[in-house]
Amino acid sequence: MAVIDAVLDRLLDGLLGLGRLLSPLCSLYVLLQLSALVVLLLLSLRVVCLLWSHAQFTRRLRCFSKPPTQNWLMGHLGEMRSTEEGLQAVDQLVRTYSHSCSWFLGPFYSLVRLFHPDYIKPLLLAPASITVKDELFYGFLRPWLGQSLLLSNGEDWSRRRRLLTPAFHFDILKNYVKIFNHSSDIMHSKWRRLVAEGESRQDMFNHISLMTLDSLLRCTFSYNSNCQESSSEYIAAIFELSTLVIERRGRILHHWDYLYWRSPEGQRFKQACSVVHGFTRTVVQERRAQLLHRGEPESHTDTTGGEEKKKKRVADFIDLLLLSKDEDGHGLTDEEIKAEADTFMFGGHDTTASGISWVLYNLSQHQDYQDRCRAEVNDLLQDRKTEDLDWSAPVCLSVRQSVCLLACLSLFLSGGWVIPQGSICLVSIYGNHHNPEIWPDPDVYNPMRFDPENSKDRSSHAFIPFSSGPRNCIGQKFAMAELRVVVALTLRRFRLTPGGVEVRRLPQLVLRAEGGLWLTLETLDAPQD
Ligand code: HEM
Repeated sequence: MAVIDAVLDRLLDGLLGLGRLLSPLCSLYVLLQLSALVVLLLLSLRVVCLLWSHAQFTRRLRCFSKPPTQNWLMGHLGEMRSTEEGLQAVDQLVRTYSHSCSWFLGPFYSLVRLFHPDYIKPLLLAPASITVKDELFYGFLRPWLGQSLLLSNGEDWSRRRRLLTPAFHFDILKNYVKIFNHSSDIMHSKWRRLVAEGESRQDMFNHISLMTLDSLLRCTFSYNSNCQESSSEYIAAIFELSTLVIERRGRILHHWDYLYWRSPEGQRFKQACSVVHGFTRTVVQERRAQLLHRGEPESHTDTTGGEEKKKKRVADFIDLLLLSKDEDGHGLTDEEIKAEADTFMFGGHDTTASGISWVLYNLSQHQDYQDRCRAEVNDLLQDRKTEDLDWSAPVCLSVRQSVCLLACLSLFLSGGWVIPQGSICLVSIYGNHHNPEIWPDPDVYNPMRFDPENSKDRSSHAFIPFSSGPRNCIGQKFAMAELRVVVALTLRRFRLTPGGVEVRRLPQLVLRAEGGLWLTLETLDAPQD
């Protein structure tokens, strides 16, 4: 022992001697080592905490079935594909699990996927303060749409919703039906010309997206862009933004803002945003100035009784938002109105275009239903002087794929199942609409499923293309009115047959078709009434 002590003493002496020699350098070195150690410790602690909370969370999600994963680390990452095969995989998932399942994206990120109305209903009907929009799903839209109705939460959302709701009242929407007729007329004139030139095979998505943008621009800004006939910088920017948002979702490295804003795609996004924002800001500011100058915007054109009584500009969404006031008499700022108008343009054109395109596609596949619908439309328009449809005049769609919400409190489902607080819930609208437990033979096109007689035993949440509950689609009535006008006028004027191209569905923010949705058009003579 004495020998060991002596050796240690010598060693220490030596080290201290060396330490004295190198003391300034050494203390820096020790400091660096210590800091590295602390960082390492903190990191390890963070990883342990993450693992612990993940383990807790996973345990609480155990009541939801977990589909098999390829490996424990990646979980189900990469298995949600935006392709026809991806949709078929959802069909399989719904057939196997029927209500819901858990879904793991890598080791730390999990979701609850819901496919059944009994599970979806409590979530969508929960107060908006309990379920908030998930940032991962919606965050990429923020630089474009700002803090608008679609992306806000809590008190901010409920104030906006109260201020915006009157703008979607039936009495207001009635005035837009003329615009829907007009935009359809422009599209149909173009189709007639194309058919006469021998180009009867057309991509419905392309034409109908332009038409819905055209009508939305008129309803929102009273702006006649002529976009159905010639290209416009604003329209090109809207299309660019819609595509870039989808691309970003699919590229994991681009989820990181730092990399995205330095990438060519991020630069294109910025450029398109500045075009869209510039346009909206100018309209809002000009209209605000007009309002201050001339007072309230002109009242609506009264079309009751079929005849126009006043030839005045129809109040558009911007007018209505400029005039809206909350209970304290406060209105929306220019920036807030800009955000809402951009959101209408985003939320209103692709969705409605997708709905109309798929209705026409299904009717082209089922000539018997197409003939029946056409006969109904012709009956309705019989004795009218004009072909235009009005509000009193006048189908199945699932154009949005999903709604993604974050549970701020635990939510109790039937059968004692609990969605734990903090869970991200993906309400699969597609899965719900293809659930064989609710819809026998879900792939068979049968519009008679919606006959009131056949619907009476079905859950109120079996069909929710516009979502439901406090955060349902504010534009539902607007969209349905436009859809009815466009489909009815199209069937009256054209026969649609399949375009001879295999259709592969492309699930993006809305349901599309790879390479477009091609149909063959045949111009019909006006029916002899
Ligand atoms: C067929 C056409 C449409 C479909 C299928 C549709 C579907 C939906 C769905 C499923 C939601 C809920 C989204 C979520 O919770 O994340 C939603 C919300 C919304 N939609 Fe639509 N939509 C359509 C047309 C429109 C139109 C025409 C407008 C406006 C002019 C519009 C504006 C909005 C807005 C602002 C929200 C957010 C509402 C809120 O959070 O309070 N939508 N829509």
